[in-house]
Amino acid sequence: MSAQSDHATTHSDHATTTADLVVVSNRLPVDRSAEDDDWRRSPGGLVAALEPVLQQSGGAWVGWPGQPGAEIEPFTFDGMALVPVVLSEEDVELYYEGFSNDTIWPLYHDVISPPAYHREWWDAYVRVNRRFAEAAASVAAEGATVWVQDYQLQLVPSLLRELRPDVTIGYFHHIPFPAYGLYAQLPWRKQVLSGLLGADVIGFQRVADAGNFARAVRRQLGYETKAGSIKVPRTEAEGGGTRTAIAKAYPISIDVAAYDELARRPDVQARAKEIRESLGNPKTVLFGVDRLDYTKGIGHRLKAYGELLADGRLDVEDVTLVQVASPSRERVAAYMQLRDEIELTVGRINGDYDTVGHTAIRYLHHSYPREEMVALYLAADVMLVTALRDGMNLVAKEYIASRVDGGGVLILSEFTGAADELTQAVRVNPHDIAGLKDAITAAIEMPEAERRRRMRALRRRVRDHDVSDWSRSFLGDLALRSGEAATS
Ligand SMILES: O=P(O)(O)OC[C@H]1O[C@H](O[C@H]2O[C@H](CO)[C@@H](O)[C@H](O)[C@H]2O)[C@H](O)[C@@H](O)[C@@H]1O
Ligand SMILES: O=c1ccn([C@@H]2O[C@H](COP(=O)(O)OP(=O)(O)O)[C@@H](O)[C@H]2O)c(=O)[nH]1
Repeated sequence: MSAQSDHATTHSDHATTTADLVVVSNRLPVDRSAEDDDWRRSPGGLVAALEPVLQQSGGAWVGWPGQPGAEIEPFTFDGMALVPVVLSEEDVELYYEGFSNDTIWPLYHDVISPPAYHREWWDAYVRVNRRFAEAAASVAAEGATVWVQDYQLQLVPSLLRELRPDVTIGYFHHIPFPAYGLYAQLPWRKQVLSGLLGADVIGFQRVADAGNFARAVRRQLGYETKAGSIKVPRTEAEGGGTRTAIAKAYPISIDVAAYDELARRPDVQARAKEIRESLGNPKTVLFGVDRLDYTKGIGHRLKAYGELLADGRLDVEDVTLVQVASPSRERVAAYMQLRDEIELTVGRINGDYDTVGHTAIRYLHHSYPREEMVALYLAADVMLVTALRDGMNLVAKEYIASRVDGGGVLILSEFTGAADELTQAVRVNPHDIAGLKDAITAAIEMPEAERRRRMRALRRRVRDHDVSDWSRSFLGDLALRSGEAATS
């Protein structure tokens, strides 16, 4: 088993004392299995990105263990001190499913689904953010660095600053920050901006996200912003005057070496071969893997593929689409509806085009461990990332890192953060179904020399900017802020 094990390797009841580096995120990086009650590393981009950072630094991670009402003592897992925060059934419903995933998530993803605004959800968001801030305050050593993650915890930076003015606070926003015209809808727009501005460094995926944030700060709070530096008034308790907060892009990445290593393993390569055989060895395997989320453009992808089969431009004897749709936020109505829509579409396409020996779409509503993901990446001739809006999209980078054979074509939506970096991918606007169909056929027919040239350039880019560069660069800027604050 690799260092990135999916199963608990160490589990003890030792409570954390204090740590010099504290990560705070909605979820802890582990889930408890219903079968054997054991902790396992959970899937998801955030976990994949942060786990190596904490393992290397020996810090603490504050978060929700994923079970409503669970009161769990701090424990260690794979070299990380984990500090669980309790969320009741009601907190999960109002703070997580409600405000985080039915207000902020759709609003920040360009209102692909309409955001719902409920004062009761906001009250729960404030209450739960305070609880996370208190947990972080209790575990942070004197002068520690606290790194808050993502949109579920936008108030934690200012709440933590009130509790612990001695700590340096970073915040990283994993999802897009919307254009001002959309952000302005939020009834609590001033409070959220003030919450974020409690941080010394506020990181975003794209330059455009940092720009949208600075504009919202200027328009809503009237603070001076210049090239990513924001003058934030200090409270009287802080000694008055202003301090500087930095808002800047730090595109997140993946642990490239771990994917490279897995992709070279003979058992993983054998599994890739087995996957292709189990599909009837089609000439072309198309692959999509996403959380079952309306931001991922799964429906647009299926429409384009279904039309290509209907037009006779693709033949089910030659091509199979493998679509992994991993379960996500299953109690939120928009996600339930999406599942029904996607599964109806898949059923129709398969009903129309399957033959006894070949399937049009192999649809899998599961979540797979990393080894299987890499085998799937290796088995896929064309990777489809057609998100309508996505903070980064780590799947795109993982596909590239896994293609140690230099093969494969990446089709990438221009509405992902990854598109800013991965310029040698086949870029698509997923709303343009005709364009998407052309891109799919162009990818299938792409001459080998061009495929290899593009993949070489993509691999160079991903290798040169891996997750350790991301965390080093963010934490480096945070250390600079901490030094400046000490001398100001
Ligand atoms: O915790 P869940 O509600 O089950 O959702 C899983 C995570 O999804 C989101 O991922 C984002 O972060 C990725 C890494 O930076 C990025 O590549 C992707 O584009 C984003 O959508 C979410 O932001 C996390 O907080 C969730 O834990
Ligand atoms: O069955 C699955 C599906 C996805 N993932 C992982 O989940 C993450 C998805 O991250 P991404 O940034 O693409 O999107 P997010 O789900 O965070 O919005 C990637 O690391 C995938 O490898 C996984 O481990 N198993």
